Amino acid sequence: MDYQQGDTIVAIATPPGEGGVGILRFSGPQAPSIATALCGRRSAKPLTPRHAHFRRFYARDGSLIDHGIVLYFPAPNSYTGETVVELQGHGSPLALASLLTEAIALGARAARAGEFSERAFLNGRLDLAQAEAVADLIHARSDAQARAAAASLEGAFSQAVDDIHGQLLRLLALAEAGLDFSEEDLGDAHAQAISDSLVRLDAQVAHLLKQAQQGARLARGGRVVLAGRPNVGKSSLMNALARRESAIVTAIPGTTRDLLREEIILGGLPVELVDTAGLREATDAVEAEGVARARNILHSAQLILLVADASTGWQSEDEVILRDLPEGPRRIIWNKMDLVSAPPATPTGEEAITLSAQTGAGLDTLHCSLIEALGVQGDSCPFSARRRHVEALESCAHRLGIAGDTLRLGDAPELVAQSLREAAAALAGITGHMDVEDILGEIFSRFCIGK
Ligand SMILES: Nc1nc2c(c(=O)[nH]1)N(C=O)[C@@H](CNc1ccc(C(=O)N[C@@H](CCC(=O)O)C(=O)O)cc1)CN2
Ligand SMILES: Nc1nc2c(ncn2[C@@H]2O[C@H](COP(=O)(O)OP(=O)(O)OP(=O)(O)O)[C@@H](O)[C@H]2O)c(=O)[nH]1
Repeated sequence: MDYQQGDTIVAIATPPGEGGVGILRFSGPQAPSIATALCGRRSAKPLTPRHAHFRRFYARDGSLIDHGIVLYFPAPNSYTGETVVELQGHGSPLALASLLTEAIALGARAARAGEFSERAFLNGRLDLAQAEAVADLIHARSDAQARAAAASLEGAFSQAVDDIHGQLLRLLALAEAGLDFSEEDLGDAHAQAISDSLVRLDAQVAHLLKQAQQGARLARGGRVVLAGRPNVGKSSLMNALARRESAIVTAIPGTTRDLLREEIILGGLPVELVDTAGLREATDAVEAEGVARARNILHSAQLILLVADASTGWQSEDEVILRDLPEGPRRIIWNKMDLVSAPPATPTGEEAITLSAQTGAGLDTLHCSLIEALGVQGDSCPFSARRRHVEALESCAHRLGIAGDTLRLGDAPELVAQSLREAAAALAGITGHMDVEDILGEIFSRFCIGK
């Protein structure tokens, strides 16, 4: 099923700014005529599909804008599934802006954000999970994130979903068939077959859910917040952690003055380290705002590191900070262990890690502990996912559970079918593959000819 939207969209496909090459991309039925018009009357030669053509690009007044390569992808063999044409000129923001203006004057419409990928989805070139993976690949901040997103874009996640979806539809057909025959006693063998399939599917969904949770954690990245009183060595610890991760120390711009942020890569997972220097008794309105922000960020942390000074031991200020921490995973970090021979007493019930930010001793242990606490080893994720996908899989698992319970009660076969239908719909939401027609097809394909 292939369709072209009525209008032809255009956008600068390369990032803003100066670069070697800049691309103006069209999608829609008018793409070849508009692009050919931009190439001037003299070279109105037709474009050969999937060939590189050297062309000059002109404004309507005949002035030369740039020259470059033109590519023509006739529908449906293109990224969007529509006719696509690209003008690949120089990476000059001004030349590209002129080309865009001319293209719009010639009848193209400026594309909305994501519209090329949206059209690719509507034309069945990408499913929803793949379209989401395009965005995740573009926004990846670690190699592991990028690799996982590329695998999802290639269909690794979608295939697993579709596979289970297909099995579910076959099971549904079986359950629906049972409804027709409920008078005759097709009975036990039939119920047993459904029950066996359900057990298998349960396990497969549980496995996929686990992988999707990992993939979603990887795609989201982590946030570790450092708390602690002044001078315990929070900045030193930030630097020590950041320096271990070779080039990936980037101060994230736009940071509020009171919070210090750095991004590090831990086991393939991008982790934002936040130093809450402001977590103290507020003396004025500005500091009060700083403390409020620190508290907010603490609430959004996957892990809080309460840094304490081993050379002074546990102080009442440490206790106040600990008491005020929100619920959630946390570790006490005994820093400056190089100054003492044994770790001081840790408050009961707290997990502590000992290290020296200055000498680097103990940082490996912290490293491992962080990866474990964040719950994902990025390099072992087979694909990227999102919270939306995780929720859909959870809903699917829940519906399968209900189907199993209902089956065991044995009194409402139509409710088993209903739960299976809902489980299938939840999966279909992940890929956007609509399930109604599939179910009909699956059911009717099993009918006798002539019925
Ligand atoms: N210049 C350029 N590079 C780009 C893109 C683009 O739009 N332009 N892409 C945009 O994001 C990505 C590539 N996406 C594409 C996806 C499908 C087809 C395509 O022509 N598909 C045909 C043929 C497939 C084949 O030969 O195997 C098809 O599916 O029928 C092209 C680009 C990344 N690189
Ligand atoms: N001996 C020793 N000194 C350390 C260690 N870590 C930090 N220091 C020293 O402790 C002092 C405070 O370190 P910072 O990293 O600035 O501490 P902070 O917690 O960020 O302090 P504020 O920015 O005031 O919140 C500095 O003089 C560091 O050199 C360590 O592991 N061993």
